[in-house]
Formats: sequence, structure tokens, C-alpha cells
Amino acid sequence: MAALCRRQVLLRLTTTLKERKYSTNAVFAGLPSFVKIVEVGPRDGLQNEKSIVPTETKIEFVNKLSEAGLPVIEVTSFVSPKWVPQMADHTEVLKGIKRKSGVSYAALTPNLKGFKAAVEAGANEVAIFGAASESFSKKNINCDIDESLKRFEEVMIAANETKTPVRGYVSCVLGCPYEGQVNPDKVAEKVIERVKHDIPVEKIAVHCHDTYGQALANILAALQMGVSVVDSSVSGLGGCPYAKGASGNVSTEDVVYLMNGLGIKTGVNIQKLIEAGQFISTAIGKQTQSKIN
Ligand SMILES: CC(C)(COP(=O)([O-])OP(=O)([O-])OC[C@H]1O[C@@H](n2cnc3c(N)ncnc32)[C@H](O)[C@@H]1OP(=O)([O-])[O-])[C@@H](O)C(=O)NCCC(=O)NCCSC(=O)C[C@@](C)(O)CC(=O)[O-]
Repeated sequence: MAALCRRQVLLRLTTTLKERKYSTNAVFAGLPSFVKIVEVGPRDGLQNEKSIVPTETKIEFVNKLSEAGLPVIEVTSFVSPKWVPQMADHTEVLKGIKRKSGVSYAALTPNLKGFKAAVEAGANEVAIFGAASESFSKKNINCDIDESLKRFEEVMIAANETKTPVRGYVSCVLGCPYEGQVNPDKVAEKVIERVKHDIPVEKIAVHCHDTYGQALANILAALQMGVSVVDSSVSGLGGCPYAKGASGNVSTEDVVYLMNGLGIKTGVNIQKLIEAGQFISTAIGKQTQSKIN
């Protein structure tokens, strides 16, 4: 009897979530009322594509994402073209996009050389990217963690001078494709709870790939811990060329659908987002990984 009641409650909740696609009331107490979505599709999504996506296609893709209402779009990366040929047209893409007021156009910068080029090309913000795993750090940026921190310090000093906002990625906080489990002392077992002691929770973002189908569950858990910035990639594009076996990011369409269901605002127009996803999926000849299309 009790089990039946629970099922009925769950069914009702599921139906309510579907009906409340555009609701403004948070269904669960304690969740943020607004979530900032950082769209990483043009960078994280396309960096792993085997054939080079034409620059014009990338520009149109970014423009469609801007029109969908995404507040931050990670457009490209200023990394070595020998390491990631797909991002070699970073400057042309950043200079070619139609900038929408209020949108921040971001770029990944592994070192000072990348930072200078990104700012010169018009990046509004940059991202440095380290790892909690020595193996991944070496595979991805060809140096150990200590050396990477020295490079990031140089970027931070330069960014301070130009007043460029910097975001910092820490890869592999929940596990490494080369080392497996990551030492909890390096990141802390309940990572958000631990990191919250040192960094205000509003400065923390989650960036989930969906390799094991756990991304949405992890995002919801993060929101319940006070996080309100979520990275995602339209159509679930992507993966990292230096992370063996990593699948694409959680799809932006799925994240926005979840937020709509929970009554959390994002400012994103889901229909335009779906169209942007269809555009890029067709352009690269891949099926969308999103459930919402
Ligand atoms: C970091 C480096 C550059 C070190 O690469 P390196 O070979 O050790 O660099 P180096 O300092 O020895 O220099 C070698 C050559 O690279 C050049 N170089 C040096 N820096 C740059 C630069 N910024 N842009 C362009 N060229 C650069 C430099 O000028 C030199 O040129 P050469 O004299 O041989 O002609 C390289 O390892 C690299 O580019 N790695 C990037 C790998 C990458 O982009 N991975 C994917 C992004 S990370 C990711 O996806 C994870 C994330 C962020 O999404 C979070 C998550 O999901 O976990």
C-alpha cells in the first residue's frame, strides 16, 4: 500500500514536471531560481571531431546559440594547432561571429601565449584548465600539475592587468580515464562540499560529460548543494581528444528541459536551442545525443 502511494506520488510529480515545462516556481525547495548555462559545444563539442568543421559553419553555429539566449558561449581554444587542429581557426571564428549584447564569448587558454592571442582576438573571458590527475595533466597539456599551476599564474597576472575574467577548470575530479579513482585528498571525496570551504559556492560550476549516463543526476545533486552554473554542450557533442573513452558533454537541451521542469529560469529559448542542435548535428553528419528534439 505504502509502495503504491509512493508510486502515485512519483507519477504525479513526473506529470507535474512535464506540465510545468515553463513554470517559474522551483518544485524542490533549496534549488536556485536561476541557473547560468555555459555552452561549451563550439569548443568542447567540436574539438574532438575527426574532420575539420568549416569556419563559416562554426560561426553560424555560435550565432544560433547566441540567438537561443545562452549567456556564456565557449567559442574556441587557443591551444597548439598541432595538438588540436580542429581549433586552429580560433581567431577567425572569434572575429567572425555576430556579437549579441550581454553574451560573454569565452576561449580556453593553456598558457600566456594562448591568453594573449585570445584577448587580441576579442575573447570576453578565458578559461585555464588543469587536472586533479597527474596522468591526465601530462596527456592533455604536456606538463605535470606543478608546472601547469606556474603557467596559470602567468595567465592570472596578465588577466588581472587586462581585467579579463578567468574561469578555472579542474578535470578528473570524479575519476581519471588513466588513473581511475582520484585520490580524495587531491579534490575531496564530496568535492563540492569540500571546495565550498575555500571558494564561494556561486563561483563553482559543474562540467559533466555523460560517459556513464549520470550527468543529469550529478547536476541535480550539485544544484542541491548550491551550485548555479552548469556547463553543457548542445546535442551532447564532444569529448576530449586526450581523455580516453570520454563521451560528449551532457546535452544543453536536456539540461534546459530539466531546469524548465523544475521551474528554474535559464533565459534559454528551448526551441531555438533545439534548432541550433539540429543545425550542427546535420553539419557534422551526426545524430543528436539529446533526448529533447
Ligand atoms: C599546452 C600545450 C600548448 C603545450 O604543448 P607543448 O608542445 O608542451 O608546448 P611548448 O611550450 O613546448 O611549445 C611547443 C610549440 O607549441 C607552441 N605553443 C605553445 N603554446 C601555444 C598556444 N597556446 N597556442 C599555439 N601554439 C602554442 C609553441 O610556440 C611551440 O611552437 P614551435 O616552436 O614548435 O613552432 C599543448 O599541450 C596543448 O595545446 N594542449 C591542449 C590540449 C587541449 O586543447 N585539450 C582539450 C581541451 S581540455 C578539455 O577538453 C577538458 C575540459 C576543459 O573540457 C574539462 C573536462 O571536460 O574535464
